[in-house]
Formats: sequence, C-alpha cells, structure tokens
Amino acid sequence: MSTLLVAEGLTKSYGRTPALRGADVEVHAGEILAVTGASGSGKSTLLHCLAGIVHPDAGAVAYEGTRLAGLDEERLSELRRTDFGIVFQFGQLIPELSALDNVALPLLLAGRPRAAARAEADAWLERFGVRGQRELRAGEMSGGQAQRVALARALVTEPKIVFADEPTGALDSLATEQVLASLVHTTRETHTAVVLVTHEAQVAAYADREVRLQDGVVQDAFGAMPSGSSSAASEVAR
Ligand SMILES: Nc1ncnc2c1ncn2[C@@H]1O[C@H](COP(=O)(O)OP(=O)(O)OP(=O)(O)O)[C@@H](O)[C@H]1O
Repeated sequence: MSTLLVAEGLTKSYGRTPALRGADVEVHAGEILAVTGASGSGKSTLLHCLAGIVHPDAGAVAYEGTRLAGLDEERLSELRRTDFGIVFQFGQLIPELSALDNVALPLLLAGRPRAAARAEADAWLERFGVRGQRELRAGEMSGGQAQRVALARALVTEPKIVFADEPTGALDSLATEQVLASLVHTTRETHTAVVLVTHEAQVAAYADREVRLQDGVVQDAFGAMPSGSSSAASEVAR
C-alpha cells in the first residue's frame, strides 16, 4: 500500500489556543482513515492542514512526496481541484442549482463540455443512490440526500483523496448508515482514500484505520499499519 499523504510534527495555534501540538499522521492510497477525538482535540484543524487549507505553524505535510508549504497558492488550488475532494458537515451545495448541476459544476470548471459534464454527474448521482433527486435543489432534499449529492460532487473529478469533516454530523443514524455505506462502496471501487473526521464510534467503525487525537496530539493508531511507512515519514522531516 503506497503512502499518499504524510504529516509530521504539525503544530497550530489560534492566538493563544493551541489546536495541534505535534501531530503526526499518514494516509495511504485507497484507505479510509478515521480521525477521532473529543470536541476541541484538533480534528478539524488537522484535516484543514492535510488539505492545505490551513498552514501549520510548524511541521510539514507532503502529498505524494511534495511538501505543500513549497507550493504557491495557484499550484495548491490546482491540487485541491484535481487530487483532493472536500466535504463538510453541511454539504454546502449551491442552493440555486439542482443536484445534477451541483455535481456537474467541478467538471464544467475543469473545462468539460456541458453535455458530457451532466452525463457524468448523472452517473455519480446514480452511484450514490440519489439520481431520483437530480432536479431538486438542496432545500428540497433530505439532509442525507443532500450529503450524498455533496459526496458525488467531491468525487466526480476522481480525486485521489477525499477529506470529510463530520459529513454525517447533522444526520440521524439511518441516514448516517446510508451515506457511509455509499461512501465506502464508491471509494473502494475508485480506490480513493478518505480522511473522515468524526466523534462518533458508529462512523469510525466504517474506517480501515483510526487515529485518535487528544489535545492536539495523535494518541493511538488502530488497525493495520503497512510496512515501509516510517521511511516516508522521515522523508518529510528532512
Ligand atoms: N478559527 C479558529 N479561531 C480560534 N480558535 C480556533 C479556531 N479553530 C479552532 N480553534 C480552537 O482550536 C482548538 C481545536 O479546534 P478544532 O476545531 O480543530 O477541534 P475539533 O476536534 O475538530 O473540535 P469539534 O469536534 O468540536 O469540531 C479548539 O480549542 C478550538 O476552539
């Protein structure tokens, strides 16, 4: 299993509040990694650092061997458009657009002709079991349907890694199961890695591996650790 993303020694404070205090984590290609921990333990900050949205005060994040800190903003946004997908607790669909147009949008922005973008978006809605809702806007769907549309939108560009921050945090347990089942099924098919921030054991149970944060530091890692990972970590340290 190859290493996709390596973060080492991440520290980040907001004013005097420390959010991360030397967090290390690796993400391997195709795996589902849960990041768990109590409220305020630094989960969202870690996710944002991994996705290059927040710059750590110290430490480094490397994606496929390239340090994010060494990239200019243009290259970083390109990476976020092509290789990364991002989903938040509230999917943040564009309320004026239908489900179909929300999912087609990243493809249109990437220059795909409209008909092709809509056809691909349609297939992704089907994968997530929400093709029947294709003409609906966010306000006309259930929370679980809207999150499945948001996941389809995050995956339509076929990123290598999806960052999901409490993607089921606002859903009841049945909708949570449906959203996670479709996320797991789809990302297994496409071999997409998922970093899943959650404070719920029900959600973490879907992951291949779990890292637990406490006060901004990774406490434990559960699940299989592939061999050869330490060499990748030491590369970032250089
Ligand atoms: N933009 C910000 N400005 C100031 N403080 C912040 C900011 N973002 C996070 N913090 C603080 O940093 C610490 C870690 O926050 P973070 O959101 O990363 O934790 P979390 O584990 O994701 O929490 P939760 O589960 O409640 O979302 C907390 O003390 C939080 O109050």
